[in-house]
Amino acid sequence: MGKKYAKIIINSESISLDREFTYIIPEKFFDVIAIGYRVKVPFGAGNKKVQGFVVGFCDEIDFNPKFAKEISEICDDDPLFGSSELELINFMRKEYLCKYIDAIRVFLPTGIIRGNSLKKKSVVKINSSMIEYSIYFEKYKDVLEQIKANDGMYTKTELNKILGISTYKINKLFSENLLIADELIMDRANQREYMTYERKDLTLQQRKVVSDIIHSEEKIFLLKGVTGSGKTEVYMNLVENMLNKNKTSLVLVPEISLTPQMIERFKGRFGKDVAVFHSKLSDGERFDEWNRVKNNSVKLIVGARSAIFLPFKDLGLIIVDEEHEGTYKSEQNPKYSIRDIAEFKSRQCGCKVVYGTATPAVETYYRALNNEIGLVTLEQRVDSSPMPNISVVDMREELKSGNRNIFSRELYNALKENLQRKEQSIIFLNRRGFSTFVSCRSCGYVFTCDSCDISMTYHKNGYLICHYCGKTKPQPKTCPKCGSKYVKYFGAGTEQIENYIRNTFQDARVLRMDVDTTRKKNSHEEIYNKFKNGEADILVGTQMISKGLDFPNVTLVGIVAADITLNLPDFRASERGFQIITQVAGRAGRGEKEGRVILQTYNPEHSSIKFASQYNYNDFFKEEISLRNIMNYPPFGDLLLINISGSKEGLVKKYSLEIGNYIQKNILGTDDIQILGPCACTVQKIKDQFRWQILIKGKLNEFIKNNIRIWVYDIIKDVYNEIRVSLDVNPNSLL
Ligand SMILES: Nc1ncnc2c1ncn2[C@@H]1O[C@H](COP(=O)(O)OP(=O)(O)OP(=O)(O)O)[C@@H](O)[C@H]1O
Ligand SMILES: [Zn+2]
Repeated sequence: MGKKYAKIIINSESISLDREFTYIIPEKFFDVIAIGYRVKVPFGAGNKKVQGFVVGFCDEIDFNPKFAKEISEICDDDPLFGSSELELINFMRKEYLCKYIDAIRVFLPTGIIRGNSLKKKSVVKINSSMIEYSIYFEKYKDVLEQIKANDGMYTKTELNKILGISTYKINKLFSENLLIADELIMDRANQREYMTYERKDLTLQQRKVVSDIIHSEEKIFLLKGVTGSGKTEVYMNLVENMLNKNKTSLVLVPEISLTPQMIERFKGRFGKDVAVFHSKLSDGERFDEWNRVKNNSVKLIVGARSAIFLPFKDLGLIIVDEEHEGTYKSEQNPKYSIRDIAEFKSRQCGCKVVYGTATPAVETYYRALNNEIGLVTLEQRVDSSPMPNISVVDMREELKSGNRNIFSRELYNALKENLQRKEQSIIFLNRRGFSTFVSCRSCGYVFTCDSCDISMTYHKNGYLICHYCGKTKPQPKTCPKCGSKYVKYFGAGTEQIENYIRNTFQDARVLRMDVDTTRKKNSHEEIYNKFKNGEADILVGTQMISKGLDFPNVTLVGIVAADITLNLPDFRASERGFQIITQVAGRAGRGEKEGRVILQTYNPEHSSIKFASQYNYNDFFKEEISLRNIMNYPPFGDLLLINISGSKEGLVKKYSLEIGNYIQKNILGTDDIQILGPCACTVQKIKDQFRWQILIKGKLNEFIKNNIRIWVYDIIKDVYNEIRVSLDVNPNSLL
């Protein structure tokens, strides 16, 4: 006799349904049912059929069996996840305080709930067993040979259209049993061809790194390699090693559309057998890639964050490229961090994990120094070519000597020289649009978004745009507060830089890459290809151009205002600043010719700028880690950010205070935990939602975290429609 009852998680957003429900397994499902099946069950008083997922079994129930209901239907041929995924689901629930269903959903190919399925076509095949016996063989020989040459490739219609065979003949041959139909599964995902990416002979350093990773007992590694040190080639060798052992590799990149080079290289080396997985795929394409992985028909997957939840078979290696990037932390439930998940998988299946970067996250490097994870390094660029020299320009001095331009004289001259030498330049500014804010010079009024607590940015098309919600307002002629005509635009954005360059260097061919120029599906790649093919001299852009680009002819990088990231009220601001400067600077001098970097700042003494301009990660790290220690920030203390939001400001405040007080009272006695707030967030309003926060800092074990979650949801249970609460463990940003 099979199991009696199944434990089901209902596919619903509601927090009150976030628990297991027990259902009777009808006899007809005894042999089939397993963990991870999607089922339909009658639910509630009306017995409405709802979807759910099987997460366990039991032989007894703790309520009157009279009230037990039966599972009505099993939805798919196969389960959507297995018991090892279930372990990870439970890990995420505890670690990130998310709902059961949130953790389940990451494993489902989007679209399956909406009824997506494999795309198949019915193709025509020769029935070879019949041919010799048929009297029609001679008569239709020509046609049969034509079809045989394309056996199983075309549908009836295609045979007619492409090969010009009449429908009458095809049907005749079917009726004589000389032709038969077969189903062909189509792969909707990218079918494009890529240029071959040649193998390189590894340098000594690279060879050592590869061999250390393969032969060590250690499972988790930090590969710290300066920009241009050839980390990609190391990844490829590790992947090859796995392919030889018939094991699967996953290569994660921060954001797939921003890293065309990575896909180009992997496709160019390993061909069609690379699956690419990211959020821009259509539901159908995703479903196909999900299936290719599930059927073990691809052994190499390049993807963004969410690819880690694909149904791998025999996973041997996970590479996390640019591991320091913020995109590796999910901002939606479950708010997971890729490192936790990768390492969980490594414990589960023994796969190796490699974190590659020139600028490790402070937490990761700390773990490497404490021997919690292995450390391998590439200290030099390929061919030992020098790192580009970084010259720091103090913009205050520039202003004093009468230069009011966006570019310092040094950057201006360097750009001019580079244009004359026909070498390429990259100009980086971490801010899009034309001006960052618009304000009245008479009364100081700043134009802000009505829905968000944020100043609006002027764009050259004559509109002010809110970069949070996208709302626009026509360019103001007068100040709405005092009526003055003196409305002024402050702070440059990428659009203004582009404009400035076009006016100053009239022959220069300029491209701009930022959110505004890359809205269309392939626009990233188009800009990237144009610059790569030398169709432009200067590429202006935001952080989109800061990572992964490898163009040998780029010899100058200009960083227009290094301070933007540094001044954010966030404990990671210095780290981010250091990383971004190092990454952008690393785009210069990657070919034969030496590169140089000009970094403009109003704050040259800032440690991020000082150390980044000397390529001194170690001293930067020392300073940062001691600050983190004093302040009890990660990796020393954990953070739990509780964000409370809603459209009624008073209500948001009231419940924030209530939650804050309750936690304060109940956590008393655990003195290594600190509660900051409640207070309004730095950005107080987004899309008409008022925002408050409470930050809890310290040693947060599973027990405390879970208690906090229970308290919070209990306090807001009566206002659940009006107040939204988000819990984020070790959040990326505190804004
Ligand atoms: N062994 C090698 N021999 C010759 N060229 C190599 C070798 N390894 C890598 N290269 C080349 O060196 C360049 C830099 O390599 P790659 O782009 O992998 O650097 P990276 O370490 O990923 O840098 P970044 O962190 O800046 O992205 C590439 O053009 C690559 O083709
Ligand atoms: Zn807005």
